[in-house]
Amino acid sequence: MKQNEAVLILDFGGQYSQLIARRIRDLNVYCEIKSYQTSADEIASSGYHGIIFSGGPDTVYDDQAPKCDKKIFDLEIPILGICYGAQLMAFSLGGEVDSAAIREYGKTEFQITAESPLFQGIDRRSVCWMSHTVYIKTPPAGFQITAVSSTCPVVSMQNTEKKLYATQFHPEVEHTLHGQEILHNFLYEICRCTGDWKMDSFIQTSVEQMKKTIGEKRVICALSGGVDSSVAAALVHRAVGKQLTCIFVDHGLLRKGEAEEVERVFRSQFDMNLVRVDAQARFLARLSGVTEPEQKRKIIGEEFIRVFEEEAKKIGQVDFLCQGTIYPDVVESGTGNSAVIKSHHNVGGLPKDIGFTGLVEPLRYLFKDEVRRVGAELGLPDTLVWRQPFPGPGLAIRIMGEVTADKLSILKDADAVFRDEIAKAGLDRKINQYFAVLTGIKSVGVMGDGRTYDNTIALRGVTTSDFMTADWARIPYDVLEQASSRIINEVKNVNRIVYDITSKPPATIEWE
Ligand SMILES: Nc1ncnc2c1ncn2[C@@H]1O[C@H](COP(=O)(O)OP(=O)(O)OP(=O)(O)O)[C@@H](O)[C@H]1O
Ligand SMILES: O=c1[nH]c(=O)c2[nH+]cn([C@@H]3O[C@H](COP(=O)(O)O)[C@@H](O)[C@H]3O)c2[nH]1
Ligand SMILES: NC(=O)CC[C@H](N)C(=O)O
Ligand SMILES: [Mg+2]
Repeated sequence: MKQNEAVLILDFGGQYSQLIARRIRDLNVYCEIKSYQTSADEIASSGYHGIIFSGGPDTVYDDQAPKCDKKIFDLEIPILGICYGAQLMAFSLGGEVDSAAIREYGKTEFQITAESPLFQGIDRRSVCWMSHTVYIKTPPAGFQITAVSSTCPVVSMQNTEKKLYATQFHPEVEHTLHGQEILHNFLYEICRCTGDWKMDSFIQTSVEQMKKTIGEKRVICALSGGVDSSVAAALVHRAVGKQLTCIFVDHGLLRKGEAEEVERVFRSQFDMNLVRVDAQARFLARLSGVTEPEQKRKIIGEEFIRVFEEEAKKIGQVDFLCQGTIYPDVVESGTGNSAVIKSHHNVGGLPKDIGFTGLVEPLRYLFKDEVRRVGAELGLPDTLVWRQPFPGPGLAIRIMGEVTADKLSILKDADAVFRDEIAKAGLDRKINQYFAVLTGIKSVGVMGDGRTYDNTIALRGVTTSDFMTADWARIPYDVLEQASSRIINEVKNVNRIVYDITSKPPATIEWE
């Protein structure tokens, strides 16, 4: 018997399966994630209060698509199917599922059309986030449609008698306006949970675990100056103190002035060993001629590791490599059944042969906003805790096509102007990530009465707290105007600026 009430998340390879778990943790209910292959018998014997079917990349009516044990529907345990999970519920119980004429990605308005315990206390018209190409055309017999959108006839359906509920949208993502209330209703109104679980003190547990794992051995921490690795380093430092050395790699793909800034902040704020490695030439050499985004990421991932191995040798016997890997890095790189969206350099981009006995990744199951909370609790300065993220592969994935020194120089200058204007407008905390992209597109312009044929810079700004979904930031026109005119005037070889107005999904935050 479990000590706590528990909910099961059946994973069909969704991008947001861990996010569902995290939302449930936030609602004080214990939960477990298991493969979609888990049998009904195993589920029945585990005493779950409810089951959630995750989303997933597949199409339910394909032969290869993951299916659950059909007996699960007869266990009399409440089920909430989300997106793929909703489609699977409809398909398995005799409903009709088809490819949608109009697909929905990102923000979608929907309307609640019938009473449902799932929507208790929620406005009849609301906003949710969708990410689907398939839709439920007709619900199975015994089901009632409870919400619709202008293009989707079954945004939500239920069979209250059998305690089966489904939403085509994702209640777990932060941009679904009342998502957390919907999950709350499922847990508390439908599954009758009482909320008897609390997350242990994360800091204490992870420090104790690391003490055990690392023992007397030495560890290096890959430190970028970003939030994740700074929090990871602070945690490892708390566990093993001077056995830790931090390695900061200047791979030449950093933003303008970043290497100096990171070193300055780190040396003044932390009492830790820090080595700064100048690896600009070798990264650029390895990236020469490479244009394919995944290949760039893998090369960078591998080169990082080679640098860490070399630096470790200089220190002596080092057994562990610590990285500030967080959950979005893991899921986007493809885990279990989930699709590879992009190989984050520190997960999917890691080479197979690593010259360390083990990886230490204390933040591997946390989301960005949780990492920030841990950072604040550890007493890290606000400027660090709220620093906008910067990807490990750096500007290499913001230059479409081959990375060269010339292109890097253009992008660094343009990006510096944009950051400056955002800061001047006092928006640096309001927009969660903002940067410039060298698009690889050239276009015709006229400057000083002469024809130009030059580079297009795209500006991107997003609002999000967990970086799993994101909306494009409504930056005031005058700020965009100022940034645009300054970039054209101050940065050579740029004659056009565009602003990216896509949300995630369907786009990702970075361009590669
Ligand atoms: N320039 C670098 N030198 C050393 N390690 C790095 C560097 N860039 C990234 N890393 C390693 O890769 C991990 C993942 O990078 P990522 O950018 O996701 O995290 P971060 O830089 O720590 O935080 P943030 O997401 O806020 O930028 C880092 O936590 C760090 O361990
Ligand atoms: O350390 C990293 N290594 C990577 O390879 C990587 N790729 C994306 N990112 C950052 O992750 C967040 C989500 O990005 P995407 O929407 O582009 O996938 C955003 O904050 C991105 O900047 C990375 N961070
Ligand atoms: N997000 C999802 O679960 C997507 C489900 C399915 N693959 C679709 O495209 O409709
Ligand atoms: Mg970073």
